[in-house]
Amino acid sequence: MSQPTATTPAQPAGTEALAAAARSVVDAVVRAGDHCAERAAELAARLRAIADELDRCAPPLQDRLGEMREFSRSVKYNPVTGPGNPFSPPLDCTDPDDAGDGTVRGAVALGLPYQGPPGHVHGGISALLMDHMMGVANGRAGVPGMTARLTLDYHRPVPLYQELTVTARHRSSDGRKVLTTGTIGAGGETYVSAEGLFIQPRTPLRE
Ligand SMILES: CCCCC/C=C\C/C=C\C/C=C\C/C=C\CCCC(=O)SCCNC(=O)CCNC(=O)[C@H](O)C(C)(C)COP(=O)(O)OP(=O)(O)OC[C@H]1O[C@@H](n2cnc3c(N)ncnc32)[C@H](O)[C@@H]1OP(=O)(O)O
Repeated sequence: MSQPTATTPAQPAGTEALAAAARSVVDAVVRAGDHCAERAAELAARLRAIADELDRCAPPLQDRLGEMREFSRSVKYNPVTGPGNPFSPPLDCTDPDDAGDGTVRGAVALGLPYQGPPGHVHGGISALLMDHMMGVANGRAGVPGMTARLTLDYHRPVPLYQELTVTARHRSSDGRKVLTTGTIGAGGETYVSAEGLFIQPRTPLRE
C-alpha cells in the first residue's frame, strides 16, 4: 500500500473515521430529504441502534466534560476544525499557510446541512467560522481569550459547495483586550469580513 503524501491525504482512522461517517450521514439525510420518506422509519431505527451502542461506550457526562478541558481534546472535538466532531464541516487549517504576519488560513466547502438562504451558507455558520478562526489566531499569537464582541459584515452571500478560504489575524492588544479580524472569501472575493474583541482571562490559561 502506498504511503499518504501531501497530495493524498490520509484517510481518517479510529474516532475520526466515526465522526467522518456520522458527518456523511448528516449530509446524506439532508440531501435525500423526502426522497427517502418510504424508508425513513427503518433507517431511523438502524441509526438509533448505533446511537445506543455509542451511548453505552460513553463515560458519565461529568467525566467527559472534565476530559474536554484538556487542550488536545478541545482541538479534536471543537465544532469548526475538530476532526472528531461530526458537527464540524471540518474546516482544514492543519496547513495554515501562515504568511508570516500572523494570519491563519483554512479551507472548507460547506454542503446543504449548512444552508441558510437557498444555495448559500447560513449567516450564523459564517459567524461560527469567524469566531473560531479568530480564536485560533489569538491562540497562535499567545493571547487566547473569550469572545466579548463579534461584528460581521456580510458583503455577498456565501455559496455552498465551493471551496472557501477563511482567514483570521490578531491585530492588537490593549491590556487584556484583544482585537482580531477575519474574512471568508473565494477567488479573491471577500464574502464576509469580521472584527472581534476578545478578553484574555485574568489568570493565564497555562503557564
Ligand atoms: C479564556 C478562554 C479562552 C477560550 C479559547 C481557548 C483556547 C485558545 C487557544 C487556542 C485557540 C484555539 C481555538 C479557539 C477556540 C475557540 C474560540 C471561540 C471563543 C468563544 O466562543 S468564547 C464563548 C463566547 N463568549 C463568552 O461566553 C463570553 C461571555 N463573557 C464573559 O465571560 C466576560 O464578559 C468576559 C470574559 C468577556 C470579560 O469579563 P472579565 O470580567 O474578564 O472582564 P471585564 O468585564 O472586566 O472587561 C475587561 C475589559 O473589556 C471590556 N469589555 C468587556 N466586554 C466588552 C464588550 N462586550 N464590549 C466592549 N468592551 C468590553 C471592559 O469594558 C473592560 O475594559 P476596561 O479594562 O477598559 O475597563
